[in-house]
Amino acid sequence: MGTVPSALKHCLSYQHLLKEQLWIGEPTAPPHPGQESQASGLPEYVKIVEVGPRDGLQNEKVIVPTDTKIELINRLSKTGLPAIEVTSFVSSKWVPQMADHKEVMRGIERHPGVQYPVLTPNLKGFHSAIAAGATEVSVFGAASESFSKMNINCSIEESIEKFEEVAKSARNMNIPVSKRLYSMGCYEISLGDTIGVGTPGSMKRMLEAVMKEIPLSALAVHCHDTYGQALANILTAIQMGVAVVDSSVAGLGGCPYAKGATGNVATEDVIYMLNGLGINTGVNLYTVMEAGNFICTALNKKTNSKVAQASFNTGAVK
Ligand SMILES: CC(C)(COP(=O)([O-])OP(=O)([O-])OC[C@H]1O[C@@H](n2cnc3c(N)ncnc32)[C@H](O)[C@@H]1OP(=O)([O-])[O-])[C@@H](O)C(=O)NCCC(=O)NCCSC(=O)C[C@@](C)(O)CC(=O)[O-]
Repeated sequence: MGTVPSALKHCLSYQHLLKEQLWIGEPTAPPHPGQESQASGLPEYVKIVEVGPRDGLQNEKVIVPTDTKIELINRLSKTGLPAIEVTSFVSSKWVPQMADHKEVMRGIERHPGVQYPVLTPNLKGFHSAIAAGATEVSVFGAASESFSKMNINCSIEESIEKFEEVAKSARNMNIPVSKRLYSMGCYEISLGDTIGVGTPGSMKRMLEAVMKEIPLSALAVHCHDTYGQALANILTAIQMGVAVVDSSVAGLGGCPYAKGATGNVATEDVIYMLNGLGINTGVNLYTVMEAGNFICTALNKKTNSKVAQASFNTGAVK
C-alpha cells in the first residue's frame, strides 16, 4: 500500500476536515492524467469520469423526467468534473429510461473543457448520437458470452464487428471513441467490474494482465460497489498507475442486464479519498454533494455516498 496522508491528523473537527477536502478539491488546471507526484509515486492528477446521468439512471424503474436529467447534468458541469457520460443511444425497447437521449443531448448546457461522451452499441446509435450533437462516443462490450448476449443480444465476436463499424465511422469523422478496443483506435479503455465482485487482489491480477497489452495511460477503471470493495479496488488501480476513474454521483446505478449488481462507486467518496491522498481531481466535492442531493430528492432515494451521508448527518453540509 502507498502512503495515505492522514488528513485527520491536522483536523480539529469534522467541519475542518470537510473544509480542507473542499479546498483541496477546488478546480485547478489539471496536469495530464497519470503524471506522477514526485513525493508519493501516486498520480498527481486523476481524471474522474462521471457516469451518473447514464449508468446511474438507466436502472431506475420510474422514468425520470428529461428536465431532471438535464438539470442534473448542468449541475455536474459546474463542479469541475472533466467528463460526464450524458446518456446512451441504445434501443428504447431495451432500456426505456434512455429513450429521451436526443432531447437530453440537445438540452444540456455544455461547459468549455468538459467532455460529454455517450454510449452506443452499434452504427445506428452512433449516427443518432452524432445527429444529436455528440462529439465523443463510447462502445461497450463484455468479457463473458452470456453477459454479451443478455446486454446487447449478440456474441462477443459479433459485438466486435459492430464496434469496428462504429470505430471506422468515428475515425472518419474525427470523433474520439472512448473505451474498449484500443487496437481499433479507441483512446481509452474502461475496465468495468459490472457486478462488483472484484477485490484488490483480482484488480491487481487483472491489471497486470491487461498492462502487458495496453499502455497504462489508456486505461480506466469502472467499479461497482456490490460487495463493498469499490474504493479499495480503485485505490489498488491508482497505486498501479491508473489515472482515470469512472464513478456515479450519489452511487446511483447498475446495469439492467446484470442482476443484483448495485450502484457504482459514489463520485463523492472517490473525490474524498483522492483529496485525502493529496491527488488533484479539479472537482469541488461540495458541489458534487449538492448535485447528488438534487437527484436523490428527485428520485426520492437516499444517497449511497458514505461521504454525503456523513456530511449531511453531521450538519457539515446543509
Ligand atoms: C444492441 C441492441 C440494440 C440490440 O438489440 P436487438 O433487438 O438485437 O437489435 P435489432 O438490430 O434487432 O433491432 C431491434 C430494434 O432496436 C432498434 N435499434 C437497434 N439499435 C438501436 C440503437 N442504437 N438505438 C435505438 N434503436 C436501436 C432497431 O431499429 C429495431 O427497432 P424496431 O425495428 O424493432 O422498431 C439492444 O440489445 C440494446 O439496445 N442494448 C443496450 C443494453 C444497454 O444499454 N445496457 C446497459 C449499458 S451497458 C452497462 O451498463 C455496463 C457498463 C458499460 O456501464 C460497464 C459496467 O457497468 O461495468
